[in-house]
Amino acid sequence: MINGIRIKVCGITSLVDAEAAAAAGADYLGFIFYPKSPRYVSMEKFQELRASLPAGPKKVAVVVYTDMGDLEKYKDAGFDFVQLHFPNDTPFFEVAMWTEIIPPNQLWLAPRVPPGKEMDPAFFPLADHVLVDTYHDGGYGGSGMTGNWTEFARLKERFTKVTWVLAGGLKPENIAEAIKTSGAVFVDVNSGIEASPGVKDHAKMAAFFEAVKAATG
Ligand SMILES: O=C(O)c1ccccc1N[C@@H]1O[C@H](COP(=O)(O)O)[C@@H](O)[C@H]1O
Repeated sequence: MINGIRIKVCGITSLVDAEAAAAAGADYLGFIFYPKSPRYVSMEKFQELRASLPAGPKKVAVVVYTDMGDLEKYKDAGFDFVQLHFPNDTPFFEVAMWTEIIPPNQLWLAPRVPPGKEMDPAFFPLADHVLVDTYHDGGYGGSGMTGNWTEFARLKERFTKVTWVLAGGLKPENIAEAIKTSGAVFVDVNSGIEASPGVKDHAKMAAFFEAVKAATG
């Protein structure tokens, strides 16, 4: 945690990146189990990494609705949290069913909300964390596109029981403005600190953490 800001570094695919993120001060490491992602890690790959991963940061499994598989396997694999990306119009009962496997205190909901629509507040009691990512036509996340930081601030002010996580296009150059405009105290960085998809740029990573420090110190 840096000056009250919690940071998740997402899209970890290697030990060297996990160690660099932990050394920089990451509170959470995200592993993406979506086969269409350039940051995809298989469960076998994660199991290979697992024993050597730095102990400090919490581990988050990032899963997409279309490829949820057996949710229980993420619990069994030792993840602290599961971040679920899903369409905003998913029926309530379906999301409620997921909580029978992953309880609300371990579940991060990441509804995919198209332009002109609002995030459905009916989901909020089902998870302690809600991640606000930028909508894009092509997929579920990792677009590098920034979202509506003012709308994030509005949600955070209105629904105070939720722990709000800001994601989408965050990078060293915009994180100060993002925190100021959104009021976020929990941010998720992914493609904005990469050398290439799935490979972190350690200088950009350090610059991101420095920028958070400078913006909040
Ligand atoms: O990064 C991906 O490829 C990805 C694929 C499917 C679901 C989520 C994914 N990433 C998540 O997207 C956000 C924002 O990423 P970015 O900063 O815009 O690159 C991040 O939370 C990742 O968890």
